[in-house]
Amino acid sequence: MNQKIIEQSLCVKNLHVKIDQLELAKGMSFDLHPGEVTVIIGPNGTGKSTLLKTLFGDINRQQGDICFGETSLNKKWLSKWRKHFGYMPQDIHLDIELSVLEVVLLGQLDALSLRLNESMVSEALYALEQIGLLHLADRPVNALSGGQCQMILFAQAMMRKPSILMLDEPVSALDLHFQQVLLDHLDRKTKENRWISLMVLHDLNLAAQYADKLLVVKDGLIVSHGAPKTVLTPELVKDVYGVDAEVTVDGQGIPFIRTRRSSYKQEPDNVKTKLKKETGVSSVF
Ligand SMILES: Nc1ncnc2c1ncn2[C@@H]1O[C@H](COP(=O)(O)OP(=O)(O)OP(=O)(O)O)[C@@H](O)[C@H]1O
Repeated sequence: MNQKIIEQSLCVKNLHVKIDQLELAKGMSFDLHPGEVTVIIGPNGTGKSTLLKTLFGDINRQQGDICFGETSLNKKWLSKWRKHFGYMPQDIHLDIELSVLEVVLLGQLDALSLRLNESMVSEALYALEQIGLLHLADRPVNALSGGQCQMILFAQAMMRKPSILMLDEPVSALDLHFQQVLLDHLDRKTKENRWISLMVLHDLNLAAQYADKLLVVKDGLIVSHGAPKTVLTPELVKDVYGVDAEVTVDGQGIPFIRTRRSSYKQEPDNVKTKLKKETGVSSVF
């Protein structure tokens, strides 16, 4: 008899988050589904990291429900809630005296607290091999470059085999090659394992390429939520970032955003001469 697997979504309803006097979520509601990569985009300081921290239970909400299937986020059962998650926060510095392999193994912390076995080590080594960093296994993490650290933390987050994987600007320190390795890997694993993947990116073209859904946030509100080709329009880019952009769609239906360089106006010579005469200095701007 075929057993039907019941898939659970992450559901956020009427979320309100306030830090000091800043209202970073003003009644946000959205659902995230298994097998989909959702990318959060939005201006600096608008509350993208705060949203991830709130979903993880690091920041308290004022109001609203956060549920994963039948379970809801509740401070009393925080460690149980967090077992569903793999979470890679922004800008983590690995200033600890552990090897790369040990840091990746920490992704299986719950299991490790029982016992470390050979299959866990093999799995961690395999994870490193898959992202092309097996040669770093014995290196101390505090001697790695920023980009290498980012890749190792990604491997660690995946080792948790999470139902929900959250990555905060995971490619900010990565070169073109490793951006592709990480994002391809994330996409494939999300689909194979039916994870709910949620990440913050600033690069709209990477977001357009890798997101099944975009979640656009600004001023504590969800401005738009849907497939990149419906969400990413010149109007949205202007509204959210105040930037003029051309948006074209390629043969695969993936939008491509091209911003225009702001026009640079040089001061006319007579203004420069007048300024020098009056102040004795040349304009440096
Ligand atoms: N613990 C805190 N105490 C005080 N203010 C905070 C705290 N955490 C975040 N903030 C403020 O909340 C706002 C949103 O921060 P957050 O890091 O969530 O934004 P973001 O959208 O992720 O920004 P960026 O794109 O620049 O990384 C910022 O103004 C930040 O200074």
